[in-house]
Amino acid sequence: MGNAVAASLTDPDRIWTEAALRLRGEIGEGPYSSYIAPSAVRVDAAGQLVLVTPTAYARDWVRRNAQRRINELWLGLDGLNRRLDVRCRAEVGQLAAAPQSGATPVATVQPVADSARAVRAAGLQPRLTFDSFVEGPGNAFALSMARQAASWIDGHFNPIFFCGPYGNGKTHLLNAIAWEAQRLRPDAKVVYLTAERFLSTFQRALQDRAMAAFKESLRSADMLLLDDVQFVGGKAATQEELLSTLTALIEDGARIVLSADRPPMALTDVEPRLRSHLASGLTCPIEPGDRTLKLSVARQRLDALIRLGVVDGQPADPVLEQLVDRTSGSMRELEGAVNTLAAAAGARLSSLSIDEAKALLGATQRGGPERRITVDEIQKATAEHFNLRQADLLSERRTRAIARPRQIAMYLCKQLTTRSYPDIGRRFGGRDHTTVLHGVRKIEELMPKDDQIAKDVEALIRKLRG
Ligand SMILES: Nc1ncnc2c1ncn2[C@@H]1O[C@H](COP(=O)(O)OP(=O)(O)OP(=O)(O)O)[C@@H](O)[C@H]1O
Repeated sequence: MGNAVAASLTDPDRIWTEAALRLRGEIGEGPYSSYIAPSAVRVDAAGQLVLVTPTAYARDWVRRNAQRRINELWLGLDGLNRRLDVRCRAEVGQLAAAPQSGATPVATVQPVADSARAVRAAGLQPRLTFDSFVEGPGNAFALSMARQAASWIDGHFNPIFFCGPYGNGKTHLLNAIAWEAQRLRPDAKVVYLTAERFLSTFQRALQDRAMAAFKESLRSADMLLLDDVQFVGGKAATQEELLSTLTALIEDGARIVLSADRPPMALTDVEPRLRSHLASGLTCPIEPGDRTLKLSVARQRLDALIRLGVVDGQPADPVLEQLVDRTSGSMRELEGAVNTLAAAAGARLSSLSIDEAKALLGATQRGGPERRITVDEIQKATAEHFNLRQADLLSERRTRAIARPRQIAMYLCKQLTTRSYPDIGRRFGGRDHTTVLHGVRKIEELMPKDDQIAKDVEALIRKLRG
């Protein structure tokens, strides 16, 4: 482990990344992903560094079980010997991201005093930039539209809506747009927030009678980026507020960028007027990464860890390939596996054999990676949902009562697994990949128009994800 490198660190974000990685190896995957991974280092109004946990429960857990060790790790790494407090999100409200040493990507990531600026910087992660986003066939269109949005050029679509299954780069792209847009126009007010934060801030503002300030903080934005819009589903007052915010901003010529786990018209819990507003610009799908993209993302993550001195170099190709092949789920799970291996192998990573890597991952992944949803499960669940037999979905029969559920099942396979079109075709009675493509497109086209299909798809996704 490169302690000499590590000891000279001054950027709180990097120190935390490294401390958290080491902690992960020590406390195990379960506590790490519940309490450590969702926590972040922020700076409060007095300039004090604070580890902000998502909940009071997580704060208490960290204080009881990990604070001493965190302090040890922190002090071992922080070249400036700063103290790190632990508080929960509710105690600190919205704090700015911790200031970086060296060059700061945008003006807003500085210690902040005024609340409007705090709103802007809250939640943005310095590492999520265009530079660190790896392009692949499934995200190339989204990436090019994201670059356009960030460039402020006139005449682009408004709003731009990024959609795709969880963990495949939506938040990354929204962060990248925010950083770049702010870099290009430092005076512009670029506001990034998640829909959950929108919801909770809105609800707090209602209680506090701080509504006017909240509205003002959003409505004076030149660019508003709202992540994970699906979370406003079912909340009528919040949706009403969001609709009027978006309308006001668009009328003022502000840019709107949104993301959700599905296309706008498939957000069936969202009130139709808001839904059609969300869909009125451009929708950019992001597809799950293929193997090549996953390998590049893994290599890139390792490069970052090499720069931090956490590992000594890249592992051999076959080691990384087997890690990618063994890790199901999204890029998020992949990054988790890379971090786990890096923390466990440390300075031995570059000389690790496949078997050693397997053993290290096996031991540290005892909590179990995310369950992989299989084509078979999708077929069974879909058949059951529509009162059919699985064999009907694989058969040649083309009656509507069978063909539509078959197309839904194909669509779900594309959404919930990383299988290619030809692969899915093979598993549906040896159909050609163009038939699968047609089926998937058909469902995408029908979902916005046909509430019943959207509901069926949603119910099946919920059931399959458990
Ligand atoms: N193309 C990519 N290049 C580099 N990193 C990526 C890419 N796609 C995803 N990642 C990384 O994978 C992780 C998960 O991505 P992200 O948080 O952006 O997913 P998401 O689609 O917003 O998920 P959710 O729907 O749960 O919010 C992040 O750490 C992100 O940096």
